[in-house]
Amino acid sequence: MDALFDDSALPRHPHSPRPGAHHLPGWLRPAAQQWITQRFFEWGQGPVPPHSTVVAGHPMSVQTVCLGWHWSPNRYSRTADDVNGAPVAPMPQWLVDLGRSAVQAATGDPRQARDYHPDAAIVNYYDVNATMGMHQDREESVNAPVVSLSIGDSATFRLGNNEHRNQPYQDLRLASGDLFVFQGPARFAYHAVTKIHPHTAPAGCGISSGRINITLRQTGLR
Ligand SMILES: O=C(O)CCC(=O)C(=O)O
Ligand SMILES: [Fe+2]
Repeated sequence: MDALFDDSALPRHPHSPRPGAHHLPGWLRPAAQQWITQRFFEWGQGPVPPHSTVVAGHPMSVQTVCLGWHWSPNRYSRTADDVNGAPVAPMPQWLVDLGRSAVQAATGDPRQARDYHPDAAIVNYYDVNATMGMHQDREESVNAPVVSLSIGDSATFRLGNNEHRNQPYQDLRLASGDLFVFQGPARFAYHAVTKIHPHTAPAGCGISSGRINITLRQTGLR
C-alpha cells in the first residue's frame, strides 16, 4: 500500500520547484558518485574528524566535515575550533569546477557559472535516523548560489519560503546523484531534511547505507 502513495512518482526530470530553486535528478553519473564517495572517506581521515556540530546546546544528528572554511554555527573559520583546533582541509579545485558546472546546468547562465567561486564545502553524513531542521544558509556574506549534491540513500527534502520555518513549503525526494541549487530568489529559502529512506542507495554509488550531502558555498571571506 505504501508504495502506492509514496513520493517516488515526484518529478525525476529537471524542474524548478520555485523560482531560483533547481532540482536536477541524477545529475552525477554513477561513476562520479562512487568517486566522490571515495573522497568522502578520505576527508573523514582528517585533519578534522567528522563531528556533530552543537547548535544552541544540541548536537546535530548529522556528522560533518568541512573543506576550505570550517562552519560552526554563525561563523566560518580556518581552524575547527569546536572540534580539535586543526586547520581545515583545503577546498579541492575539482569541487570548485564541479560547482561551476552545477550552476551552469541549473541556471543555463554562463555568467553566473563563471562568477561562482565556492570556497567552502560542508560535507554531511546522515545515518538512516538523522534529520536536519528547518534553517537558512546565511552565514555567507555574499548571495552566490548554494550547490547541493546528494549520494547514497534518498532523503525527503523540505523546501520552504524565505520568511519562516512554517508553511508554505514543499517536500521533494533527493536521490543519489541529484543536484539541487539555491540561487536568486530562492537563495535564502528555509529548508530541511525530514527523513532518510533506508535501503534506497543504488548499487555502485560507493556507500550502502546512509546519505552524503555536500553543499558548496561562497563565503565572501578572505
Ligand atoms: O542534506 C541536505 O540536503 C541539506 C543540507 C543543508 O541544508 C546544509 O548543510 O546546510
Ligand atoms: Fe542548509
